[in-house]
Amino acid sequence: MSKPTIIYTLTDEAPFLATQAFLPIIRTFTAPAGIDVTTSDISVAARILGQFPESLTEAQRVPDNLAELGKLTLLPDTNIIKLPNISASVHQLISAIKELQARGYKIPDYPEDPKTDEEKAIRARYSKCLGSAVNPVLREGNSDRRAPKAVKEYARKNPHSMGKWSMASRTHVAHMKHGDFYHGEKSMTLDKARDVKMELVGKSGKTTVLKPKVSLLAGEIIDSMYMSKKALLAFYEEQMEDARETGVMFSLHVKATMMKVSHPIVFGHAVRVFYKEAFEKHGKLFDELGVNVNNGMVDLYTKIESLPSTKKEEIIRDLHACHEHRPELAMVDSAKGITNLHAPNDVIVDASMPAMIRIGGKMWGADGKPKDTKAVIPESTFARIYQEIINFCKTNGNFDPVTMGTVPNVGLMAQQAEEYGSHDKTFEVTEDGVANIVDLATGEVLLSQNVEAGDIWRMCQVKDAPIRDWVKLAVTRARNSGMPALFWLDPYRPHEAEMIKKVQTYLKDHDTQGLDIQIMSQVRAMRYTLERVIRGLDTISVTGNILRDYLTDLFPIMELGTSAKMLSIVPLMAGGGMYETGAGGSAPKHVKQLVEENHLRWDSLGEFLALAVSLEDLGLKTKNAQAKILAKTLDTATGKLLDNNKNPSPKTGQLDNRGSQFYLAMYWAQELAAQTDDKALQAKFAPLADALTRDEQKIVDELKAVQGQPADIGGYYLVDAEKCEAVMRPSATLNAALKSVAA
Ligand SMILES: NC(=O)C1=CN([C@@H]2O[C@H](COP(=O)(O)OP(=O)(O)OC[C@H]3O[C@@H](n4cnc5c(N)ncnc54)[C@H](OP(=O)(O)O)[C@@H]3O)[C@@H](O)[C@H]2O)C=CC1
Ligand SMILES: O=C(O)CCC(=O)C(=O)O
Ligand SMILES: [Mg+2]
Repeated sequence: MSKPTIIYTLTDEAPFLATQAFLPIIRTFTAPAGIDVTTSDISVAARILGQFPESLTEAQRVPDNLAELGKLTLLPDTNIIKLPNISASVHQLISAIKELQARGYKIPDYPEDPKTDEEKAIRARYSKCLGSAVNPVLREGNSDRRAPKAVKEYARKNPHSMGKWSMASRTHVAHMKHGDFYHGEKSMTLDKARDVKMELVGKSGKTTVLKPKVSLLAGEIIDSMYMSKKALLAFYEEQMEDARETGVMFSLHVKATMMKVSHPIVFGHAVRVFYKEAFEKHGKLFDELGVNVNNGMVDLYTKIESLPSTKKEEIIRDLHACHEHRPELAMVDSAKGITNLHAPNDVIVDASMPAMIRIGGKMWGADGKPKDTKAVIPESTFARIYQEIINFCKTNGNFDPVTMGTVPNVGLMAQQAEEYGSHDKTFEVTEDGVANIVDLATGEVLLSQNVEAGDIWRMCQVKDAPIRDWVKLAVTRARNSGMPALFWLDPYRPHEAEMIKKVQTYLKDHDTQGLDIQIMSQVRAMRYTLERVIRGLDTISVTGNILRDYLTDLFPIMELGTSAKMLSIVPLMAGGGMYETGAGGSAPKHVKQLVEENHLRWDSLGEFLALAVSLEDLGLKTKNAQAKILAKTLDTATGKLLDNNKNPSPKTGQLDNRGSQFYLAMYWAQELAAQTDDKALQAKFAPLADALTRDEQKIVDELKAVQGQPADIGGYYLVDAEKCEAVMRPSATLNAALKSVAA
């Protein structure tokens, strides 16, 4: 049998930096138990390089690690710790390409407007690195995200700040009432396995095959839905005018990363409506320049750089003039004048709405002041839950982290479930007509929609096996936690009506006696859950893929101040385990602070929690008793870290990520030295415990001494390994102590 192995992913930005300090600690502890910790580089830089082996020298080549890792998720012994990674926008991708080129990697430019076959092929390869390209490949299981008891207790004892909600708040959610995906959705459960195609029968009589073949399994649910361009534009116009008249800010919240085809289009329309007059006047020139505001205003500003300065200034004047009869825009960075319409990935709905709700329903205005906002989430399907929680906060005031209950989530996610797996089946309709999903063998039209040019049409799918697995996971979690489990499913939505039938059937496969399991439509489920939350009662939310994403930021941000402290397990359907770290992203702002002030505020608690469950699973599966002891002692050490408040501080000069990791190592070593179940581990770690305890102050001082001045990590997307190691491991005393264990 091969050596027990944990695969640790190398990703981007703050989590990648934290890994540089944490991996040497992990290996120090796991090596004596015979556990290998290997790495898999799935950063956006590595994924780009992996696409172009022929452009690179032998030494520069990077294997397609993501594809390899994807295959491993299908094996029963796989154990992966997955850190958050960048889901890149076009602009991030272009920056990464430029950085790699400047570092001597001769990869091609990104063809923004591909014409030749060669350019189209390059673009297709780059597209594999765009948006949420990693998570859907690795998520071969459903999602179990929760706040561990120790973390919840820590938050109760050390409540984070919460902004005040007032009845007078004018913040609200605006969503479409018709013409959106929710409105005309059609759904069916497949009676048998079928191969289907997606086609558009145009009014002109021309039939275009948009997707030649999708192989569907028996029992799979498929949906066909579209968003009307006309309705969307009218909605934006109406909402912008309403925000202007009533004097609230306008903010747009989408998920252009995971909805990487539809949401950039939805975003682009908002930009064009907002700056309508400027687009009317300069539209032709913008087309000539290849301006594509689906990538945000940043694209326009970048492309007009090439114009003579008088023309450029005229355009900028005309853009500014548009603001005069439009509402104030919420800002991403008011100091730099970066608005909500600057880039589609700057404001990502799962994190942006909770951040707004946490601070009392405010976003930042151009003057740097918090203000009420109209939060525009065009698609109504899930937007309504946010209005419900806003109503609740207006009525009941802000949540109290000291007393509020907890809301863990069991999320349907496996095998690219539902909307989040739909981007390869999403199309911008080119001509009025009928959009059909057709059985390839029989020619039978399974689902049909009348669409118009510019509409966004998509097909979503969810396989039967993941649904069964999700129901089972919900029952298991309800049983193990003793909490009620609530399926958030809306019987009026065709897709969810199909889901309800399956849930009701598969629940019968399990012993549910004594469990409280209910099915409720989303808005009622939100209300029901919140009524319990403020009474200190816990409720598991069992949801589809989008609500999994939304709720696993929303509730943790209210309860814990951040979703970084969540335990996030993906029991892989093939038997292995993937342990995601936290439920949030890669915190780009944190890199900026490190580079400017050598302080990394990233909290690695998610990594600590993930490592403990990963070790526990490994211990059980490989019958490695030492792995189990490592898991148990790590959990206790993490609890101690929380009790003693050794989390990273956001403020430069105070304990940061590196200091927090040092404390984890010290407590872990102390726990191993104190246990008596395994004498060999005890003997191995007692000297480390002694050394770290003795030198605690010295190490903390060494870690603090480097702060307050810039740090050079040699790159952004591709950091310099040596420079990064020097920055992330600045304590010679700690490094020597860790090294002595291996000696
Ligand atoms: N699993 C994954 O791979 C995920 C990847 N992403 C990707 O991450 C990037 C950034 O996304 P964004 O929506 O800004 O969300 P983030 O979660 O990265 O950032 C939102 C804020 O949350 C706080 N935060 C998040 N994680 C931590 C942590 N470990 N420690 C301390 N604070 C934390 C930070 O607040 P503050 O700065 O105030 O401390 C941060 O600014 C995008 O490229 C996105 O696609 C997003 C979600 C999941
Ligand atoms: O893959 C991504 O882009 C983000 C994933 C995410 O936000 C989540 O799973 O919570
Ligand atoms: Mg999320």
